Amino acid sequence: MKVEELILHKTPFYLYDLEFLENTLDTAKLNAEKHNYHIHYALKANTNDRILKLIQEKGLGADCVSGNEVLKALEMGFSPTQIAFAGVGKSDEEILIGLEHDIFSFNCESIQEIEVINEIAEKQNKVAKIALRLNPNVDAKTHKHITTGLEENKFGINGWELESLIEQLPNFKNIEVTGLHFHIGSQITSMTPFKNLCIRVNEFNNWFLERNIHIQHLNLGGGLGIDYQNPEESPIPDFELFFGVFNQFLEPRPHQEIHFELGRSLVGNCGSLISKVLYVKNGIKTNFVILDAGMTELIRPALYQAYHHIENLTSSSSSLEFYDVVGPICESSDCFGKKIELQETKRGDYIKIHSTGAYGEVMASKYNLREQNPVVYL
Ligand SMILES: Cc1ncc(COP(=O)(O)O)c(C=O)c1O
Ligand SMILES: N[C@@H](CCCC[NH3+])C(=O)O
Repeated sequence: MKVEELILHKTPFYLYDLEFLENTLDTAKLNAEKHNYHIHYALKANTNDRILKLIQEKGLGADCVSGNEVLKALEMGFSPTQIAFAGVGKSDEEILIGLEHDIFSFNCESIQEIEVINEIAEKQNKVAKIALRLNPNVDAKTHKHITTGLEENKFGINGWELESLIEQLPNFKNIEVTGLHFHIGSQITSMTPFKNLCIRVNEFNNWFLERNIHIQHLNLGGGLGIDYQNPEESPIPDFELFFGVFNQFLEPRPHQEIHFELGRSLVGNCGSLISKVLYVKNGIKTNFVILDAGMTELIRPALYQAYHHIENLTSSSSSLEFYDVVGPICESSDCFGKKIELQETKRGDYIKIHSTGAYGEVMASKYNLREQNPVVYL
């Protein structure tokens, strides 16, 4: 879409490039299929209907973290046999939803949760298929707020709890353990944490096999990062390298299926946030570009000090200036970036904030009674 067409739309809006998404999905699928790997899309990254529909049509499974996400996946046509349901705090109502639809797997994060699922399944006369989410204590080397696989994190069952869990398993008549599940964190750009994860998974897998517990699938989670710095140079993550690491270091048994739950790497770079400059305000040390989009449309910079590439789409100036790019919300942390180099910017210019396809629109809030923003598709 040309800039002249873009500026016909009311700002701020989320812009999705569905053709680019399709290319990304094809690349991911092609490289996963080389090794017979299955991909579940992590709905939490983006639940836009057209995005979900495209992903479902490509034959990916769904990874959900709430009853509503399970219902959404079903509504969009994902088969229950392709739906995994994770999360540390599943409510009884949410567990019922999963049971009613006979989903592929509840990814269980504690023995307490397994007890409750067993109880509810018994009342429903069902056997729930579960994967044990194990905390591998592997450092994902990412932002501390999106690290999930360390013992200090709330996620998963720790290695030292396993012996007692296994002893109790025979009491749970309405549970069938079908898989082991791992997820060490998000926006991981080095392959070393994934290699370390494989080593831990092999140890856990052997541990279960030695005890004659038959594990049908290993779910390695998601976490592959995208290039936020240069979204236009390397928009599609290196799926070949990523799956290659697992192919090289993971030692599954021949019958074991390998699953992944990718979110950001699939949808992150298909979206951007388009906003208009309301004011350019001169400060003592810095000049502020004040946008009509704020942390209510994209919270990642405020929440994780995340970097998103910012571009002025309409300035024709040849001079470059440094600005703090901020939003209109009553919070000092409502800032998209400090000392951002942009073409000289004025009121009315259109600004593109790149790579907002994952954890952008889904994390929007109504704070300050902000309106819900429209979506435009390329
Ligand atoms: C259990 C689980 N699976 C999958 C994902 C998707 O992660 P990502 O978007 O980093 O691929 C997450 C989010 O971090 C998660 O918590
Ligand atoms: N919302 C986070 C990722 C969370 C991943 C879910 N465990 C982000 O924007 O980076």
